Amino acid sequence: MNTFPRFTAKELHHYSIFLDNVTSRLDMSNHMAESLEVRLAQTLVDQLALEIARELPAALRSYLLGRPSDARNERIVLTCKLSVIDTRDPSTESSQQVAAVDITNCVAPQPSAVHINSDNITPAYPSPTPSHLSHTQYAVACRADSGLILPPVNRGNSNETRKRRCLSATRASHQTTDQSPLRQALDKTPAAERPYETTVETQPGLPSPSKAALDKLVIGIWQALFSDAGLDFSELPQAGQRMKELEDLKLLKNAQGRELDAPCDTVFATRDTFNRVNLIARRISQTSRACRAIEICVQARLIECFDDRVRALSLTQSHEAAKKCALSEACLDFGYSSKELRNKMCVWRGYQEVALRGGYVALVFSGFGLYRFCKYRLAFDRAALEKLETLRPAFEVAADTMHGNWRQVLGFIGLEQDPKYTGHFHDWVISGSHEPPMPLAQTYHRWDKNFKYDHIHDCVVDVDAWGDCDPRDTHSASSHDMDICRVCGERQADNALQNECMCFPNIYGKSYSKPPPVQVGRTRNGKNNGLFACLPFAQGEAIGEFVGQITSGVEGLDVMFGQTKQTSYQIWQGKCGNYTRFVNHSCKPNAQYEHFLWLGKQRIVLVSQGIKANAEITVDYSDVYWQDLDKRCLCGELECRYPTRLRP
Ligand SMILES: C[S@@+](CC[C@H](N)C(=O)[O-])C[C@H]1O[C@@H](n2cnc3c(N)ncnc32)[C@H](O)[C@@H]1O
Repeated sequence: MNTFPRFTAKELHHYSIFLDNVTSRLDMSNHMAESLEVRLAQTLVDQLALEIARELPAALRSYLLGRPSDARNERIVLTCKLSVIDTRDPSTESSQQVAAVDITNCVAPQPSAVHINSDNITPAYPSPTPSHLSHTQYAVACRADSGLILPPVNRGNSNETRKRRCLSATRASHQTTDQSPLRQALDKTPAAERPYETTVETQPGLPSPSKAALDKLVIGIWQALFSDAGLDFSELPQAGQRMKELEDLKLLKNAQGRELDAPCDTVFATRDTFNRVNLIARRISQTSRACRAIEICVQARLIECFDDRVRALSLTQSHEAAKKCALSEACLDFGYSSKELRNKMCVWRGYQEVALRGGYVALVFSGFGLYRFCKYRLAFDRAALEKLETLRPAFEVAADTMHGNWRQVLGFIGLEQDPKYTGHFHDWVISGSHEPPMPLAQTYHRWDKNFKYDHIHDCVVDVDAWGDCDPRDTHSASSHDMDICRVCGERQADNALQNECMCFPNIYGKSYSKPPPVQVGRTRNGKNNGLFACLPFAQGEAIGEFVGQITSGVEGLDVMFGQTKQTSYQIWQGKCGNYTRFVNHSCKPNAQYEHFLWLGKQRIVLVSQGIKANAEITVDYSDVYWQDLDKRCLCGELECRYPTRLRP
């Protein structure tokens, strides 16, 4: 049996400060203060309970990974309880169970109901009294009991994954037999070099609650950065126009028509109506995202101004009096009560701290996760803020190169609007340490002072080698079914509206244009650059097509070999290509290349074997690649096949 702490009073530091402020600054009767404190504490308990319920499965998995292998067949039962401790008298500790997990069924835990009626100040947990509340620590203990582990839930069982699997006849298997099934399932990603990785201080095998909350925030930011939905500031001055479009929406109600196959008295929205409503909805959400981004940034800036104002007022009065005075001034301007404004400012202070460390870019692209992150503040520790600081250059490169107008928000708060990073997204290499991103060309100057790289979407055929024919073509002049997918039998088309083949929907037959969530980063052990996943890729998900110059006869350089029934060819990425050019070799890779026919042409697709966010994306270059090289493999894996190899 093991017991380990999950939340401590340290993590509730900000809450305690807030509570102290409430009781000491508000001129309340004892009863009111007591009621408020108890309700605030109750809210905290509820939040913690929810948070625990959400984090528990991950905590459990991580805990299992940290267990010695000789304990791997034992059963684990995990329960969580919240304790309330008066630090002046630790013997007063009382606790209640808030969550439990049934590992054998991998059931998500539910917090036990913790209700509070705002009119009734008797809470469902041991009631803290005002006199000792500010000395109270809240702690949550997780208790794990040993027993037998049942096999884990099969994760790769979706239809989509099954379809992908049949694409690969030679899928590499890296299952080892000396680990528990659960551990194998969870431990697929190699110990890659991670340019964005910062360590979050935690007990071995136990995830910090802040890490999970922060990971969610970071994932939300990356998703927004790689989403096609932009921020549309151009429409802001015409907010009235938006209203008119809402009027248009009313008109859309009548714009219905008959569908051929429908019963004669049934009408549906026409394709035109559907298209219009989509575009209106898209424009409105882009505009409101822009408004929201401005709102958050202004609120973060307000906190900076508030602190300045307090400093100015402190020249002639005590710090506490200065704070009170600045708050009163702000209340007058806002028309809020001081309680309302304090509550809001708690969240805004969170925004300001995020902006300070992760940059305003983190605020602008954070989405709804930010409010939660800042309101409950469980993730506000040094490690989380440091991680945001490390990620800031990566976010800014993505924002500047893919959402060129995002810095217009900064204009509203008087900050510099010129982009720092120009050009193509993959023209920048993220360092991961506190070094700024480097221009791609600079990372090759050691070998080639004139290094230049063209980022292209589709392969280009080297006419000197192939004239006007493309060696990847597999159809004869007479064949008329070149647009039928050989894997799924559906029709393929570049036009998203006509395409029916869903084998690689994120590469082919799509109408949106953002690259996949991958970024070029420095590796730390001599491999120069590598390709890193900003977001996770599921097993079987396509990362991108291997794109470069279709040529032949290249020797002594890294090339990809392709072969059809008619001929063989090479794809060289030395001067032009896409991000797949930066994929390094690993003897324990997390991706692989597969052949796929798209519109009768052979394509080579980089497919994930299951990649975690932040991991370096690697493939196995194969023994053919390594056999004549006098290079040492630097993958660093235990199963490395060429760790010290020199040409025989
Ligand atoms: C396609 S490039 C990959 C990107 C490359 N690291 C870069 O910075 O341009 C292939 C080259 O990367 C290096 N490389 C890739 N994987 C490696 C490994 N496991 N060990 C040593 N070098 C590696 C080799 O120099 C190889 O010629």
